[in-house]
Amino acid sequence: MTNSSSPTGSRTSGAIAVRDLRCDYGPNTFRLEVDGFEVAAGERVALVGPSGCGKSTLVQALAGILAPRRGVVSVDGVELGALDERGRRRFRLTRLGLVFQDLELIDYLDGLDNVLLSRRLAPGGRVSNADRARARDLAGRLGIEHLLGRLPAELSGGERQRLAVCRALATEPSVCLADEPTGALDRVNADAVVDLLVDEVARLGTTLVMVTHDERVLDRFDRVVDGAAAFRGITEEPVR
Ligand SMILES: Nc1ncnc2c1ncn2[C@@H]1O[C@H](COP(=O)(O)OP(=O)(O)OP(=O)(O)O)[C@@H](O)[C@H]1O
Repeated sequence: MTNSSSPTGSRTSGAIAVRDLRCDYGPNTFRLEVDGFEVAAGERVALVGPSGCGKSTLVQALAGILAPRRGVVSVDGVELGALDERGRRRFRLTRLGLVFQDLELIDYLDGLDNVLLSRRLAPGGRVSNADRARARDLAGRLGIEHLLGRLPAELSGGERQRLAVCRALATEPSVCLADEPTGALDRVNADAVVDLLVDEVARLGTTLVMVTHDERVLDRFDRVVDGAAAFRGITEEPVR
């Protein structure tokens, strides 16, 4: 399967377009302002910038998890503001591959079931032998295939991070959003993760936005966007 077809059979674009975005975490908190941010279908973008500038906040908005106060967020041809919570959840499960900093692995599922989670939770969610084989193949490429029978609590931080990367790619998503997917990894494993992400998105035509502080990997991307220049992050201290 490539990203040219959605679960409903219509073509999907993989493109990302953000216009006039304003989002925050509540009154007197950090506010992110993005006048425009575009990623072409199949493009690989590294999102860099100083800690706290709003990279993760933007990724949360692109995933439809943080609802904007204002503006348009269109991902894979879908305007997220037009979907209700259920629709956004379905959209995430069927079209997106996500790696968040807090990984969000399910503690009572073993590694294999965590990798297959999006497939299982998606509408009609059946896991095929081909899905299992793909999950094992991805895990093998990150050196964790032998750990798929373990619970997340029985894995190291780096092993859990690699598991989360496998999960993001398991459904062959149209768009992959990866927030510091190599943050807990040594150089060799970090390179393996970037190799896997870049190879898989190239093969599938998947759009990739990856937040990273690792300058060594930037030449693997089509474009590097510096959040400090591309958008404004404003912290409003509460009045005491
Ligand atoms: N849930 C939250 N509630 C309130 N403020 C938050 C929340 N999450 C993040 N922030 C604040 O929003 C700002 C931007 O955070 P964000 O995580 O987007 O930055 P970042 O560029 O990804 O940083 P890093 O490189 O350190 O991961 C920070 O000042 C942070 O403290």
